[in-house]
Amino acid sequence: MSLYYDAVTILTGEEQRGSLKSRIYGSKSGLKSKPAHLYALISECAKYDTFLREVIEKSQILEHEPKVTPLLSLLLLHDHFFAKGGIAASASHPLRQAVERHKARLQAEFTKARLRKRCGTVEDLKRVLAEGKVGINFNSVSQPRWVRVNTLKSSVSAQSRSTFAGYSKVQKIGNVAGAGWGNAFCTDEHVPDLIAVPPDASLVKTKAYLDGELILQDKASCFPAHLLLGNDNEFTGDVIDGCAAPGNKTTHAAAILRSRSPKDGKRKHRIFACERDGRRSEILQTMVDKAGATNVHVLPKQDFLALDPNDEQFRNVSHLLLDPSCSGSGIVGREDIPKFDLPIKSQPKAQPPKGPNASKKRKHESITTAEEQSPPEEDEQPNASTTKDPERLAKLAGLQSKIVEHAFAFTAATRITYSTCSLHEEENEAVDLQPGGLREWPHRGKSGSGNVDSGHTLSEEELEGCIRCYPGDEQGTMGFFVVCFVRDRPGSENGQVSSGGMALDDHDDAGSAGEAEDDWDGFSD
Ligand SMILES: C[S@@+](CC[C@H](N)C(=O)[O-])C[C@H]1O[C@@H](n2cnc3c(N)ncnc32)[C@H](O)[C@@H]1O
Repeated sequence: MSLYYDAVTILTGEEQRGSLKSRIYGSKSGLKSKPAHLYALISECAKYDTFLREVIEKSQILEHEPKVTPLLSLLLLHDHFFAKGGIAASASHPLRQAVERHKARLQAEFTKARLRKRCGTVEDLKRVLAEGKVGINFNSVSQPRWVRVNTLKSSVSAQSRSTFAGYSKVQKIGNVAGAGWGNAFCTDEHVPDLIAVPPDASLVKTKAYLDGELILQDKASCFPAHLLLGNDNEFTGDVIDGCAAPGNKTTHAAAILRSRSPKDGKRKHRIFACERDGRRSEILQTMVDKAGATNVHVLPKQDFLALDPNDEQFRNVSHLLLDPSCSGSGIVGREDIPKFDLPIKSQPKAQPPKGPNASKKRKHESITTAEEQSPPEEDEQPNASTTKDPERLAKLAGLQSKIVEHAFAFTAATRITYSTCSLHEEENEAVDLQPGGLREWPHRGKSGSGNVDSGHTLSEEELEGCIRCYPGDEQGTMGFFVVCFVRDRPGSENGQVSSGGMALDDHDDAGSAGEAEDDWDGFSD
């Protein structure tokens, strides 16, 4: 039975860094279970959580069994229904008995739920449920920790001599992220001033991190600012970051622009950073200040959609960076820890545990309660479950489309990047650009798809204009999507507009990346 308690410890305990494997194999929590069993239980359960949640809620087992917490119920019922040997506990164990007491009702709800999925057999069901999952690759290679050196305050060479003085420099990302890491670091081949360090490298207490000289930002997350500004030698105007908090891309853009700012005293480029959420606006301002990004003008509590494109202060805006809220389905690379879709107890009947093991039981229950009390924010946080939720995606895609469409209203704009840390096509290639935008900015998308509603299918050239990143491959990034729209300047080949596809080759870089929006306490992605 310790297997299930150990799984709860891994998923909710204090050791919250690193991959699932490193958490299990490197745990100092005195786990009693075999690591391989634990890993198998957690990773398998992650495939079926949403389905099991339905069964658990309909059977109301949580209402009748106060000792069974929501997370425990998922783990137990996973084994009850899907594991060869059933629940790994003696027949007399209270938790096993708690499940057995509701066996008939659970089985009935399980069968009904299976049939609702139109699956004739359990094997069919397993296949269908596994196919419905995206984003977690439990066999993925370890990902490095990406660190952007904030060139507003420091440089790679200065950091090599100070923070990374004890590190040995290696040439390949794989040598940083692989097993037996040690203190190795590698400078990135695509994004300037970006460094990869081992995933367990502890930087958050270093002076450089605390002083804003180092920013923890996934490689893919550096692509938008780099694509937008890194190679545009004709850049003359101002920038709007439409969805800016916590500000990693804003400060990256600021750093790139600083290196360009006219040294002859002419007007400096400005970055207007919008953030509609009040709390995040404060964080954004703090991060901007900490990074020394003096050319950033934070517009707190400002909905980008409410910005007037004809406002005099935006007349020089030539570049827009759009990184709106998304499902976060790509944010699984650094920590491949599943976030379970937990069942909800409709009428909590919590009873104080009694007996000699009371404190132990209380501990397990309180861990899960705390977990439930901080649910992910609906449209802001990485996907709570790895399941694709069509309704949620449709809602997000609607907002994302509006944001892209609004950016086109800034008529002086010559470049716009749109990015998400999502792997879902609905939020990426298929985001519906309204007809005007579509005509003006035709190059958008990848993966042979397009927008179902508008019937627009992406051309080969358009596909080239998109960059995708997938977690778990040798690039060492999280899942991400970015596209850069480029308006031809007057006199160019097509007379008015065409799209400059931001293919990797064009810019000697790759991918895009996303942000974990729950990291609000420092420069982290
Ligand atoms: C994915 S995060 C942005 C991450 C950020 N670009 C970075 O690199 O640190 C999306 C942010 O956009 C904000 N947001 C969403 N819709 C917005 C809108 N219409 N106007 C302004 N901010 C918005 C959210 O509150 C959230 O803070």
